[in-house]
Amino acid sequence: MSKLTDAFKNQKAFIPFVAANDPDFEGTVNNVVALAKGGADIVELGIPFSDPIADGPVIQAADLRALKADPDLPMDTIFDMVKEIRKQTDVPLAFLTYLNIVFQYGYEAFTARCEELGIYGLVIPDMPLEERGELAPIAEKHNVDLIPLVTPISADRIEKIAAAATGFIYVVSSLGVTGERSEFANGLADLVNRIRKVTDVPTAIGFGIHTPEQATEMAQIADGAIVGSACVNIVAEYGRQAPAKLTDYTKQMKAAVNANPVR
Ligand SMILES: O=P(O)(O)OC[C@@H](O)[C@@H](O)c1c[nH]c2ccccc12
Repeated sequence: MSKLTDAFKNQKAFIPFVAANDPDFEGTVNNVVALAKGGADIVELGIPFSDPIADGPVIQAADLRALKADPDLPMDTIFDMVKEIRKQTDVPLAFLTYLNIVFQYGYEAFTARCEELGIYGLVIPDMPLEERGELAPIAEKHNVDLIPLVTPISADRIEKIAAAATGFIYVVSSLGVTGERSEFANGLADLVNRIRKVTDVPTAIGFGIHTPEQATEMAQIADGAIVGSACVNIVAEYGRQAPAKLTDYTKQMKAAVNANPVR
């Protein structure tokens, strides 16, 4: 079974996100290891990209810091970071990346490297369902799940997207860009229920979640919660001291996704 699907077994999953090379090579390794130490079930590692979609200001700033530190930032350097991470933890990893990065490296070479390093999934926000066709069989051969994003406006295509999914399904909490929020779209529970009618693949909600209360609420609706901007803010604010803070925050959020809601 998929290692990513496995991470949801008998519990709700907490999935933090940080950007690779923010603040630098060693900082990335330390931050990911710190998230794992706090109990992250999967860590989503963002590949900085000059032309991202859906990134809010916090994630954009992280990408800028990462690319300022290393303007070329070759994909092989990021794979090397993962190699270092793997000396310290076997936490399941997924990349948040863009189709052109994978295409440039070569679908076969990229997914083979992922398999070798324990990158079990790819979230590719600019890959439409129609274009999965070429990458999907290659990724599958290397046991790399292509994690689809379902948004409140993909409603009419949900069954199709969900039926093709492996690993988990990324449910976008609300329209717009990434970043902390206080309100989520109506109808998230209906969205998740429609997914559950066609697949057993777990769902995780992301976009806007930052407090433990929100994590508890979202994990009541879906099978897990994804948190990016709040983690990236910790990295930006605490620099070298970020790892300890990330571990604490992850412990808190991991407990929150598995807590019973207070009403
Ligand atoms: O930052 P937030 O609101 O916690 O949301 C997670 C998000 O940042 C992360 O999954 C992500 C980073 N870049 C993206 C681009 C598209 C979709 C999702 C993402």
